[in-house]
Amino acid sequence: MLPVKEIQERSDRHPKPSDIKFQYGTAGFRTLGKTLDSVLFRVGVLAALRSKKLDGKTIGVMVTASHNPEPDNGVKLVDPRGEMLESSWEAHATALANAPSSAAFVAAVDELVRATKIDLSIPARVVYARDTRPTGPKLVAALKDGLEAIKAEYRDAGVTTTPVLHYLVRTINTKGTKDSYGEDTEEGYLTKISDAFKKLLAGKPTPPPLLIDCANGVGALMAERFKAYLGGIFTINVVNTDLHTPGVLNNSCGADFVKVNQKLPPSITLQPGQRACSLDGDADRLMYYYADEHGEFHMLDGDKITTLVASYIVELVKASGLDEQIKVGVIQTAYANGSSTKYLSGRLPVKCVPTGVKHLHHAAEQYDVGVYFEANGHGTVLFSPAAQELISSHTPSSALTNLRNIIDVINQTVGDALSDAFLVEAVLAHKSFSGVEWDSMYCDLPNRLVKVVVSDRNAFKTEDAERRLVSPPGLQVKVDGLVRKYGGGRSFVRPSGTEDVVRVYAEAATRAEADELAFRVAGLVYDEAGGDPSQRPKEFL
Ligand SMILES: CC(=O)N[C@H]1[C@@H](OP(=O)(O)O)O[C@H](CO)[C@@H](O)[C@@H]1O
Ligand SMILES: [Mg+2]
Repeated sequence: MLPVKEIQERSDRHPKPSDIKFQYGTAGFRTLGKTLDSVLFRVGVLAALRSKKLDGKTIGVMVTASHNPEPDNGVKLVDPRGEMLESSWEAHATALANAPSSAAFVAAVDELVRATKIDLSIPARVVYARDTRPTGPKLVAALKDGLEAIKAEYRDAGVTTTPVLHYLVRTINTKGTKDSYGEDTEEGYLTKISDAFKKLLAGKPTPPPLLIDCANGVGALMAERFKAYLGGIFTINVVNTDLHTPGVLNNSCGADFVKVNQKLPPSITLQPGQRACSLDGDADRLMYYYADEHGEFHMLDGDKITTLVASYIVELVKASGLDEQIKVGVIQTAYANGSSTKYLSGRLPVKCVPTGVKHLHHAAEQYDVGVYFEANGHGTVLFSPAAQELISSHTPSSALTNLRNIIDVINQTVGDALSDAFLVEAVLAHKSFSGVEWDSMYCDLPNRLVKVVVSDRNAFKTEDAERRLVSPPGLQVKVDGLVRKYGGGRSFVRPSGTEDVVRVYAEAATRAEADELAFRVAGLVYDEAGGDPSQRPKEFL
């Protein structure tokens, strides 16, 4: 039985703002933190229902708005294996969040129970965490109220990173089984990753200390905790670790700042030859960079990480004699730099899927080893159970031992900036690469990403993994016409899944051409979408 009265009474304490329509999108619910109280209460109830639906498996709830500005917040659900919420439930989440009153909410819950045939007698289990945003504590209180209203069992994982929460969900659900993914504690996480990393570095020259820009977010806590586990074998120096001054989170620092601006955060100075990396506000994205001998900045983004890591794993699989049985594949989106796709396609199967981690993750599961990173630095590597079995059952050789440790240094549940940084450092140490050698695997095509504000982004529909527009009719032909004018040029237009804008991406042989192509396509999109000529951004051509 649904505790209807309890849910409705408690829901009354978390009224839905009448003027907001919430949507569970690519990154869960995400908007101004102070408007999300009702959403969090309802997500508590929803997470419990999802758990009941899945026989009482533990569901994760993460309260974060990642790289967004500090006043934003958000919430997303994590399914039992540590993966994103199954997409068919995104619509249920949206429906529950938008019920106009508590009575309507209870009716919507009832409807969901009926439609998805949930057995209410099954106990519900939920684990939740939040990042460091100031709106976090209140939102977590609302979430708890929802969980208590429906009498779910819950565990508070406190203030931690998104990837730790995903790790916890997977370890809780596999505890004591043959698929056990590790100890279901933060300490278990730190130990598993750091032990594997230390084994990978054993016998190698000690890498130079790594500077980590923590975006003034929760990654700072985790990076600090890792220090104690690295046993003097590797030094990390953390910057942008201010968790108290209002407004500093993700402000002029962090992975998104570096990727979007293609420059160093102003708070960082690099010595010639030094490399460093930036995390985002919930530590699931990673951008690397280094200064060359002249002190000039070079970015090593998600595509560079894919290339480095995938190439190394292929080498290890070959050296282990398992290349007939274990196929390594790479998953990218349309935002992957064309040079990376060209480099990788000559060596490995490469698949392009729509933007959003869930698409990449699912496609990666189709390979024995699937390597995926979005260009913005969100990604991981997945090893199929069969590949893992093969790797662990063969007589150990040096390559196989390395592969086993690579598996353990990676957080396979989701992109994990710190685990990814250790993976990168391990590969660099094994290949005796500095930033320069890594960077020289291929040369990035200059590129530009532009946002276009339109009255209705839903008028933009795409096909072919978002690389071509089917609507508005005729627009793709015009984009093609512009692209043809630029040798080696490429451009595509798609509606954002997280912001009310249309995104235009362009790349070309030179910086000036990439900018010009992007601003011409942006101008075209603006005009075709009926943008007000008096408001037309002046950089649009
Ligand atoms: C160009 C770009 O970086 N897009 C990002 C952004 O999606 P949009 O749908 O483009 O708004 O946010 C997503 C969620 O964090 C992330 O997966 C994706 O890569
Ligand atoms: Mg993030």
